Amino acid sequence: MGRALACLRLMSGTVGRTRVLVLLVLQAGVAVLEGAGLVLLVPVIQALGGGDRFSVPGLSVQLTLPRAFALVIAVVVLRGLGQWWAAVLAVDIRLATVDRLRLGLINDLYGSDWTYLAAQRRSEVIQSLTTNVERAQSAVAMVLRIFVSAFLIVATAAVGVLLAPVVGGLALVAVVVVMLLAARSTRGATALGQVMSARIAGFGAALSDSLGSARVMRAHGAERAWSELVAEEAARVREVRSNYVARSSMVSATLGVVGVVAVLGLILLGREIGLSLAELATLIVVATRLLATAQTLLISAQTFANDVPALESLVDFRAEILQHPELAGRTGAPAPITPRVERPGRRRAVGLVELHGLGVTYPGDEEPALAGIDLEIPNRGLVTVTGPSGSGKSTLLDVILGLLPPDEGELLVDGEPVADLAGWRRRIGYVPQQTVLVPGTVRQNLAWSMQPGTPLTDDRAWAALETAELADVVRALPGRLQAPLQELAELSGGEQQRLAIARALVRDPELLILDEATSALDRATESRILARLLDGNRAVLMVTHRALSEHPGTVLRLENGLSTGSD
Ligand SMILES: Nc1ncnc2c1ncn2[C@@H]1O[C@H](COP(=O)(O)OP(=O)(O)OP(=O)(O)O)[C@@H](O)[C@H]1O
Repeated sequence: MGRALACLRLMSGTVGRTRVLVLLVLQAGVAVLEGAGLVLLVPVIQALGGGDRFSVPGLSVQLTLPRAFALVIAVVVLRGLGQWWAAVLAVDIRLATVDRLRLGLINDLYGSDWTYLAAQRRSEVIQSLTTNVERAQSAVAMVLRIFVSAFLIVATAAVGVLLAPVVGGLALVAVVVVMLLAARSTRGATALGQVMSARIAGFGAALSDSLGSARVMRAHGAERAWSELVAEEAARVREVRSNYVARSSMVSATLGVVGVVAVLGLILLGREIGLSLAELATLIVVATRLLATAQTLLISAQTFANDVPALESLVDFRAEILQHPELAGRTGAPAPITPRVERPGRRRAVGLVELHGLGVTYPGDEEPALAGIDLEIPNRGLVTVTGPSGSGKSTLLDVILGLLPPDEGELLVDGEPVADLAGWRRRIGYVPQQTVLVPGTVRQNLAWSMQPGTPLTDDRAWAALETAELADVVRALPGRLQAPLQELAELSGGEQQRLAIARALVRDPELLILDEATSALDRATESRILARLLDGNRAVLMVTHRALSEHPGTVLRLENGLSTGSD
């Protein structure tokens, strides 16, 4: 019950209390009309035996046949309209609640602290935002259905009481007792739902990890090993699913048997106390309705209990994300792009970026990943960072990108600490070693990194492609800038890297960061592209394992997080 109310509060908080209230009132109204329809069965059944005046339980008036029928039709039409409106509103509330929860969660995740974001297992997040969302929607739908059923039970039982207070009252007590007993079974359904969430996540993660490593899988002939792993995870999901179905079907079948016995008992009781045939027939309809509604309520409660862990895990995930906001300088609203101007009042002639005594130690690590690093990146020209694997190159880039706050020392931009990280990042173009292509055209793949609200002109796109030496490749594609790039398969590794460089260039960055971003290029192509990039319009910071003797600039050598010299 607590969970159902929490779910209702979540809906109210997302789509507004008024809409939820309107829905509940509407559903209560439909239940009342349902009850009225049942009461009107009495004169209708009486009409079977002839006569022209019929009584309605609870009303002192006698109805003629046309009036009784007109009343029945009016009630049925009103009920139908109410049901239609309630159904539309319910779907709207259900979809909006879960969708806003999901989109809010994604938004918060994108804006979360880098270390937290980077530590997320991609496949699990995707799984959580797909399967869990579906189950969360089901939980919300079931909560609404529970309320509908509860209203219907009250309305139907009220009709029973109206017809024969003792019999109707007994029927209501019987339903309440059965429901209370059945409520115990929902606890087991919640526990199974939690297990199911974990197992579905495991299955999704195995599938997504296997597809993510398809090349290695094929190269190593590991298809069988992966299929076995995926099949194992699928079997674990199957096991918990069939457990749940066996359990919930048993509860519902038991209720069916108990219900039929109770209906037969009520009929005997009705006969004993001398109810008329019409009243007795209506009582049977009332009792079977009560039984059917109680069964619907029970199944809804079971499904809700089973699916609600998915909703709770989304809510918990969002709460956890909100505990990891990106700290320094992140502003909600996009900050204005800092214009590229020389500031007259600077303390001294400074470079674009300065690192002074920079130190970073990852949580849980004893040794620092970086210590005592000094570096200046001028407004124009090349800075190269080299060093063996694990020497701290990526950590250094993360600090410059404002992803990791330094534990020691400082990062200055234009001679000042960075107050607005989002604004600083707008001045950077970043090219990672692994290119990420989005499904779409060449143009869409370039425009992806443009500042929001800035359209990508053809001239800018072609200029970036020329600099990255990819213009000829794109010209040869059918549709040129409009050519679709479904998957990475259409472009070679080196072409993908060049597309990623062009993508960073369309931003017109002041600082272009290349993180081993030319590793798939031959030396001559790499050198030519670098010469174009160093055209005096920007600073280039490059992490590389190769010496770039033909391009002058600063070189920072790292080893075990320490600078072993720069020249
Ligand atoms: N998220 C992290 N948590 C804990 N330790 C980390 C984390 N990321 C990196 N490290 C550690 O920090 C050190 C520097 O790693 P970093 O990735 O910066 O090196 P790198 O020079 O970029 O290596 P490579 O050339 O292999 O990419 C390594 O010892 C690494 O194990």
